[in-house]
Amino acid sequence: MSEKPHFFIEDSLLYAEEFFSELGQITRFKGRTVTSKDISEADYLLTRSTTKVNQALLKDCHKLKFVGTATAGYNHIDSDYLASRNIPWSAAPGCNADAVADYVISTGLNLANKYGFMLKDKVIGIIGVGQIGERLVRRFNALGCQVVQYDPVKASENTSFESADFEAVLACDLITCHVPLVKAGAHPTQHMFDYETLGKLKPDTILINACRGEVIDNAELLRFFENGHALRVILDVFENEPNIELGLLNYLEFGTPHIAGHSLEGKARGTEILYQMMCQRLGVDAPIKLESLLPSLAIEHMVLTDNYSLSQRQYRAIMNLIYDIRNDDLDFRMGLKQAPDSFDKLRKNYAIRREVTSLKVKCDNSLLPIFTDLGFNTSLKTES
Ligand SMILES: NC(=O)C1=CN([C@@H]2O[C@H](COP(=O)(O)OP(=O)(O)OC[C@H]3O[C@@H](n4cnc5c(N)ncnc54)[C@H](O)[C@@H]3O)[C@@H](O)[C@H]2O)C=CC1
Ligand SMILES: O=C(O)C(=O)[C@H](O)COP(=O)(O)O
Repeated sequence: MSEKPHFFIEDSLLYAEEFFSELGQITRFKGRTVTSKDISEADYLLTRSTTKVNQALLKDCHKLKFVGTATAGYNHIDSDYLASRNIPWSAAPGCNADAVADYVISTGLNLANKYGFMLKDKVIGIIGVGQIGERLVRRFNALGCQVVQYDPVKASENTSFESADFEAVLACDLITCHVPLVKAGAHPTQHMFDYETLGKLKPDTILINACRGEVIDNAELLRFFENGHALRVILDVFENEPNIELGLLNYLEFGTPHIAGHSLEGKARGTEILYQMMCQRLGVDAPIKLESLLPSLAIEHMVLTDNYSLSQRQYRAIMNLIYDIRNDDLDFRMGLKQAPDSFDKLRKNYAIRREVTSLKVKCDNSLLPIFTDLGFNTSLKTES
């Protein structure tokens, strides 16, 4: 029998032992501090976003056959270097898209409550209409919002998709960014929001960045605030993580330590996607299913009466049962106050959080489409 492969797996990959121990030997490593020597015996390298996968890390890995990252983003992977060594790699597309959508919706609902507006009266601008952006289009449309979609890359690849102009997005009331970090080419995203672009936004525009810190020039944003401009900014991601510009915190509506995608389901799905890829590569079945590993929710299901009608207030109450961004904002501010260098620690010790995808909602035919579009795990009341 051939020797079992050796998996080197970043310590933050959830359920790695459960998924991979049958497939081979596992060695765990720390993403921020790992060296090439530490992983020189790797057949397969599985990471999350804190491991920088580049020549410096891989120079001593002579047996490496595949690199996988259990994340949606992949700007921590030097794909040119991997191509030069013919090492295939993959991210885990869509693994945490619902978690990020929950984050954005929680933001919208809680700010609507704080400032006294109805989301349905607001125009929503979505920058990047991929896995996360598409879910948000569905969710905001289900709430009756007008949605402006900006994604020229998708428009160039898919003739049935039409992208709005960037200027049209800048005129929206709530703008949320879901693009990869792209530094060059026809549609770069690095510093998409610089001082000049920030200046085009209406006062009190809600601007959310839950993709990559570099999409908003953080120094320019701070200068913009210091010059007295009023914007309602929510940052989950920052330039130079984990050494972020702490001065920004004074001006943010909500700040969080890069946890928008950190639901239990989102992290576990990332590992599951890599597991399925590995099983395929190794030519074996993939019998382990995520559902068998996830614990049940504290509130497992809701049954809606036939005359139920969803108001914004009720939706916020339901959402806040599952995820309330205000708690994460508070923990972030308190954590950084106690220890200004605790960005990574706050991420590592992040409380277990669940997604709306796990909340089972039983309702009648009329409510089913709206609750489905809002991301819940729906079924008809007559079904068991
Ligand atoms: N804060 C967090 O915890 C998380 C952050 N992310 C970040 O969010 C990004 C998006 O995630 P997904 O939706 O899953 O990825 P995706 O790849 O499914 O979608 C990205 C979309 O952005 C579009 N795009 C690329 N360049 C663009 C540009 N210049 N202007 C407008 N659109 C552009 C692409 O065409 C694509 O449709 C990831 O690349 C990652 O960096 C993802 C998950 C969690
Ligand atoms: O999926 C992505 O892309 C993300 O940004 C992840 O949520 C980041 O999580 P870590 O890998 O940094 O734990």
